Amino acid sequence: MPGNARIVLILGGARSGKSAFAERMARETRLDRHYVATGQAYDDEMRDRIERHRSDRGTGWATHEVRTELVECLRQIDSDRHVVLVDCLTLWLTNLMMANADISPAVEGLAEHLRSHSGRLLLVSNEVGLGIVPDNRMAREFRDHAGRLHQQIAAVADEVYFVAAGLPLKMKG
Ligand SMILES: Nc1nc2c(ncn2[C@@H]2O[C@H](COP(=O)(O)OP(=O)(O)OP(=O)(O)O)[C@@H](O)[C@H]2O)c(=O)[nH]1
Repeated sequence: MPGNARIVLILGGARSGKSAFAERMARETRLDRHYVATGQAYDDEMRDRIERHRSDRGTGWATHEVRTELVECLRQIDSDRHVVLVDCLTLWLTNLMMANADISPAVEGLAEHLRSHSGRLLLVSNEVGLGIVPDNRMAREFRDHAGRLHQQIAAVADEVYFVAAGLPLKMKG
């Protein structure tokens, strides 16, 4: 990871290369690698995607699968000997919305945890706010929650990147 940034937020669109960039950064730290997956294999297409991600990632990762209990998982694996990669915050947000959870306190809880997380942490998330206004209410709510989530996490992150076409643009740090 360039420099000694503790908390890094990596934003990008679908298939932008953000996960590969985050995985590369994690490997460069030479710390023990932990992968926190928020995705769920709810159909065959997602199962294939997850399988592809696993094989691209290769060995040498401890994988943790979470739905809404992200902060609890981060607390358990926080160590200055570990680098943790969370992929991705937007699916965590989806999981919270599907569970009818209160979004603001959950996001505030994550931001609060990041202030005290002692090890290296890379958070990947989808920038979903650049297209036209979605035509259904849930998608609009999701887009707005994601925008607010990114602002709150970016505010506490040491470095923030935006990845497009496989190229990272550093926005903070
Ligand atoms: N449950 C689970 N999910 C995983 C695992 N590995 C990856 N995923 C999920 O796969 C999702 C990313 O898949 P894609 O939709 O193909 O990625 P993308 O965002 O379009 O592409 P990139 O920009 O390249 O990252 C992430 O949300 C992960 O949570 C795993 O081992 N288990």
